[in-house]
Amino acid sequence: MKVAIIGAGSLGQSIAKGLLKNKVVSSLYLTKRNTHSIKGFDDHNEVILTSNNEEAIKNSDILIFAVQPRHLENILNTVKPLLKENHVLISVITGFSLDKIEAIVGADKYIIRSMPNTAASVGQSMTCLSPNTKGKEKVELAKTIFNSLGLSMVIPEEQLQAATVICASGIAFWMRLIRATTQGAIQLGFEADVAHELAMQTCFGAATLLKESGRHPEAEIDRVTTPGGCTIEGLNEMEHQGLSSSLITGINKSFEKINQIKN
Ligand SMILES: NC(=O)C1=CN([C@@H]2O[C@H](COP(=O)(O)OP(=O)(O)OC[C@H]3O[C@@H](n4cnc5c(N)ncnc54)[C@H](O)[C@@H]3O)[C@@H](O)[C@H]2O)C=CC1
Ligand SMILES: O=C(O)[C@@H]1CCC=N1
Repeated sequence: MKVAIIGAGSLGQSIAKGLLKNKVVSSLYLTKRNTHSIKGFDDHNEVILTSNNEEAIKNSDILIFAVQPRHLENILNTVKPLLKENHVLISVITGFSLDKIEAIVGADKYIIRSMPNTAASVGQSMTCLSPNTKGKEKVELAKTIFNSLGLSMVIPEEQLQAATVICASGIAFWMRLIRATTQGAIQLGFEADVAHELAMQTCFGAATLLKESGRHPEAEIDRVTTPGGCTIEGLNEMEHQGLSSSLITGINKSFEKINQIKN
């Protein structure tokens, strides 16, 4: 696969790391206005760093656009004359609709909107994909790419904003939960690095339990909750303080905000 990542910033670099780790690309162009900060990537033989988007597009089949939303329209207009029939355009850009992309490059192009998260860099992204009508023919190819970076799921475009909150912003939400658990552990007397390790591995174990057992979270909660014991004491206090409610409210606020952001 000959891939170009147009705009190798935070997310673009996460995707690049995952693709390189899994050796799924024969060539990987990474573009950025100033490539100095991504110099380390050219240790890989298959990587070409450039600030020339045209060069990257001419030499690649799969184009992953990962710039900030305000830059996409201009870039698409500039590179449009270079787009060939077989190019697959993947946009990871928040809120930039398939209609809008089609209006610039044409509905006859393979276009897939994708919402990965930064865990792509460690092969654990949850990526949601929505193709345009033509792009449906290439959705399996997109799944191959994003399954190499974690898990992928095809969803209707109308749900992509919600998926952004749950999966992309979700990384930040889970980080804060892990951090808060760490702070609790420090208060109980653990050194900060030990507390962090305990919190991380317990979080990883909880998610793995659900994935491998297929059981409901409440079933797993019941398994650790001794009647009259310390788990239910802590859990009930967390709920009195609004744990579930604050998460749900936060997710809804995040969703309101994403729907207000205009590109
Ligand atoms: N950070 C995240 O977890 C997620 C971000 N997104 C979306 O991905 C997109 C990128 O986000 P980030 O990586 O966080 O942004 P970023 O600002 O870190 O990266 C964008 C990169 O594009 C480069 N760039 C700007 N103009 C360019 C041009 N003309 N040609 C080539 N490169 C150019 C910039 O130098 C920058 O390195 C955004 O649209 C965001 O909404 C989506 C999901 C998750
Ligand atoms: O915070 C944001 O608006 C973007 C979209 C999802 C992750 N980062």
